[in-house]
This record gives sequence, structure tokens and C-alpha cells, in this order.
Amino acid sequence: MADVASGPQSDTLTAALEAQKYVQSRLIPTAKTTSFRSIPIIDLSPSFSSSLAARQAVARQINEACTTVGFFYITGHGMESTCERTLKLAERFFHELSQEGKEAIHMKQSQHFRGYEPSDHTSLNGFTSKESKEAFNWGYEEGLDPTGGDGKYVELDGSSAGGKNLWPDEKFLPGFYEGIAEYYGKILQLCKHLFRLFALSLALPENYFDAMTTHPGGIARLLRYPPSTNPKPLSALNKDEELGLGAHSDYECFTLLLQDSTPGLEILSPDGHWISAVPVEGGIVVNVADFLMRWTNGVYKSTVHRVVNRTDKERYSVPLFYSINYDEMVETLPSCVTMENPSHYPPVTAGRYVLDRLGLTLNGGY
Ligand SMILES: O=C(O)CCC(=O)C(=O)O
Ligand SMILES: [Fe+2]
Repeated sequence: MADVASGPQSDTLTAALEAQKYVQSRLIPTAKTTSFRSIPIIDLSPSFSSSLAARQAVARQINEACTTVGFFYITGHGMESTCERTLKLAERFFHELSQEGKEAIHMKQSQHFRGYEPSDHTSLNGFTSKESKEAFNWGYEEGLDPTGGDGKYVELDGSSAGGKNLWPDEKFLPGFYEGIAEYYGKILQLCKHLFRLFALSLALPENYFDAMTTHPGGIARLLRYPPSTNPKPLSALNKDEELGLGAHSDYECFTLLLQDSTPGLEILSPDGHWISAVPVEGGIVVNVADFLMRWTNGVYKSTVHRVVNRTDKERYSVPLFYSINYDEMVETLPSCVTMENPSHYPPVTAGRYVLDRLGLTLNGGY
């Protein structure tokens, strides 16, 4: 793809820098946007019905959540036992794999942000220099996609050599890849289902995004947050250096997050209050990310969030950042442009936008 050649491009880099400024501006309390104190829970079960009216009813709830909070929980998604198994896999990865095993798949060997990421390797948007989280990252592989993909997968930079994941040696972590494959296959299917609901929620044809997600971007991570050295009640603010993950918004279309029973995720209401996204039994957290915010002309909110583990327990979580095909160039969605709200954003390629955002988080840059 000519427009996604390697190296930062000035137009998308500008978009990335603007997005960073946008995030910073949202860290300043304002009375202009609706504030919130809770995160809606949406039961997805009716959306699997053959009745369009039932699917539209769920889509309306999604629209309400995305235009206000930017976050919601989904229940009734059918992945409950897989979610439990995946969180156990996360625990196994960090506990059972030796330091040597982790070093063997260190992210510095990857051009695509894959592999093991110790706590000091990245920090978000330069807001914080020290984060306590450690991670294991991987991305889309056709072999993990139940549809088999369309053979056209490209990485963020437009290169077509996919499948560059760095997996731990099976003999040190038996069953790991198989477990990840089960989770990833199911969550990709759920993301496609959600995208159809997003389409309905935006007054677009239900299959509007289908052709743009034939080789989707899907970076996923296993995250571990160590116990707090100074456990505090949820209401008390910890010092900056105890941040698990700094304040940020996500970059792609939307994120699906599994979290264990230890709270830690907090989302920022526009009036400056941090709201705890407490774990909900069987619930997956969904949030709008910056690319979808931009694509919807700001109609759907991409909300700033952070992680602070205030407990004396470890915390595990598993986000998946879902994107349309990285080589897809998009313009503002037609249903989000009106006379009062003309398009604010020039066309951009999905992968290039995310790559430039990611480049800004690496300690030391590209
Ligand atoms: O661990 C969590 O709860 C959230 C992680 C997150 O926000 C991210 O990785 O972007
Ligand atoms: Fe996030």
C-alpha cells in the first residue's frame, strides 16, 4: 500500500499528535460535556435473535452508552467460561514462565509491538514515566481466525508479512497456545457481532463494517498488575508512582476487556471524577477508542482511563483492541456529519493512525 509506507508520515503523525493533545485536554475538568457516575450494563442476549427489532433495541442502548460514557459492560455474550480460562492463562504466563523464558520473547525483538513487555518498556502518552504493569502482546494471525481470513492481512505499517507473534515455548507452558487460540477465535467473532450492532447504533446498514473487517486488526494483551505496596480503600488517591497504567485513551475502534475479580480500572468523567469500573460477574468491559471517536466525528466518546491496583492482590486483565483492516482508508461516517457538525477529520488509514499513536508511547521513541 503506497500510503502506508514505513516511517512516520507527516499527515498521520499530525493526527496522532492532535489526538494526544485531545486526550490531555480531556484530563482538564469541564462542565461542558455530560458527566457520569456509573457505567451501563448491556445484556447482549437479545442481539443474537433473528428479530431485527430485538437487535435494534440493543443497538439503541449501545448508542446511549457511546454518546455519554464511552464505556459499557456486556453480559449475555456467551463467552463466560472462556473468559475465566483466559484469565487463568494470564496468571500462568506470568507465574510459570521463567525470566529466561520471558526474555526469549522480549518485545524488543519484534517490529510489531509483540511479545513480553516488562513494566519499564512503554509508558502511555508521556503522562507518567513509571507503570507497574507487565504484559504479553500478540496480534492477528489467520490461523487464529475462525473464518480463516481473506489472505490479505497487513500489519499496522502496511507490510504483508503477518503472523510475527512471539509465542512462549510450548514445553514451558503446555496448552498456552491452544487456550489463547480458543479465546482469540471467540472474541474475534464477538467483535464482528458487536460491529454489526455498532452499525445499527449509528443508523447505518447492519453489514456496513463487514467488508472492512475481513482481515481485522486485533492486538491483544495479557496484563499483570502487582499488589499495591500501600493498599488503600477505593476512594483514596494513590501517588503517581503507584499507577498500574497511566491515564490514556485507546487507539483503535473499540476495546473488549476481561478483568479478574480485583478492581483497578478507573474511567474519567468529564467533571474530573475517576469512576471505578468494578468487575461485573460474567461481564466484559467495552469502550470506544480514538479511531472510532474520530470516525464518528466525535459523536462516540473515547474516554480516558487508567489502572490503579489499590489492593494487596495481583490483578490480571486481558484487553483486545479491535480495528478494521489496517489498510482501510476511511472518511467520517456519513451518518455522523450534519450541517451543525461538519466533518472535523481528514481521511486516514487505520493502521498508520494506530502506529503513530503507539510510536509516541515507546520510551525513547521509534
Ligand atoms: O487492565 C485494564 O483494566 C485496562 C487496560 C487498558 O486500559 C489498556 O491496556 O489499554
Ligand atoms: Fe486502555
